[in-house]
Amino acid sequence: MAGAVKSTAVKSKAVSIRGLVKEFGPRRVLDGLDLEVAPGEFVALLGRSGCGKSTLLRVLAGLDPAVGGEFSVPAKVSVAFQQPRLLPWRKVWRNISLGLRDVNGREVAEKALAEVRLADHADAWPLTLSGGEAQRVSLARALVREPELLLLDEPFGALDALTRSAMHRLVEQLWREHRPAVLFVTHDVDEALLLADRVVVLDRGRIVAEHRVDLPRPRRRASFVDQRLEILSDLGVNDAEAA
Ligand SMILES: Nc1ncnc2c1ncn2[C@@H]1O[C@H](COP(=O)(O)OP(=O)(O)OP(=O)(O)O)[C@@H](O)[C@H]1O
Repeated sequence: MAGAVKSTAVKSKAVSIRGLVKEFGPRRVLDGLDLEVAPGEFVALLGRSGCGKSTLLRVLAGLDPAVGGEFSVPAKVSVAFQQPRLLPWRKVWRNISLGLRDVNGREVAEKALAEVRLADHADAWPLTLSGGEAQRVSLARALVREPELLLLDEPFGALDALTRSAMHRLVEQLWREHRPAVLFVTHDVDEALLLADRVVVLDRGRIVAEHRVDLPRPRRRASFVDQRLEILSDLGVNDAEAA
């Protein structure tokens, strides 16, 4: 079902996806997916392993072509992956400033590092960083491009619980300050409910449920116990698994 997949810049919606189809050989991974994200909206994307979450982000980031449907994203899109993917042969500040047209790459990188509380790590080598620090560099690298859309693919999946909590607070704060639209892939229902304005559940390449999260921030887990159970049920997770 090869068709022209349109990708154009828009203003009223940060992301607009209509009938998106992606296939790997005979396998249809995105199956006519529809989704809209408003400017500045934080959307979490949940779904069982293999349902197409990363594929959707890769298509939106322009890293992988779709075969049908259409989508539009803003001109400035940044991505951060589960693995920080820093270049080990470049110092931290160069990893951040790489590809920036700004002549003051060092200055811009230092400002971004200060935002993720790594002001004193500009001259560090990536391999000397802890997992949480590397992930913060990855966030700084994404933010320095001042994206209108930030695609986060399980960015904290590999971190320990304490570092993860600190990263939640940091991401929320950076999002408030910069206000990009965010599409955030996670396996963790609590993480989704802590951070997102809206939680979207994906199954076999389609959106099957949506939950608006109208809770004040910063959020506490105790405030979304019921919504957590509803989403787990959408995911097909039974009570025993969820306990
Ligand atoms: N390059 C590829 N070639 C072939 N199949 C692929 C490729 N990339 C992904 N797939 C398949 O597409 C399906 C969706 O993969 P995707 O990575 O989008 O899932 P996901 O929802 O992000 O899963 P997870 O939560 O485990 O990361 C999987 O069955 C996967 O094996």
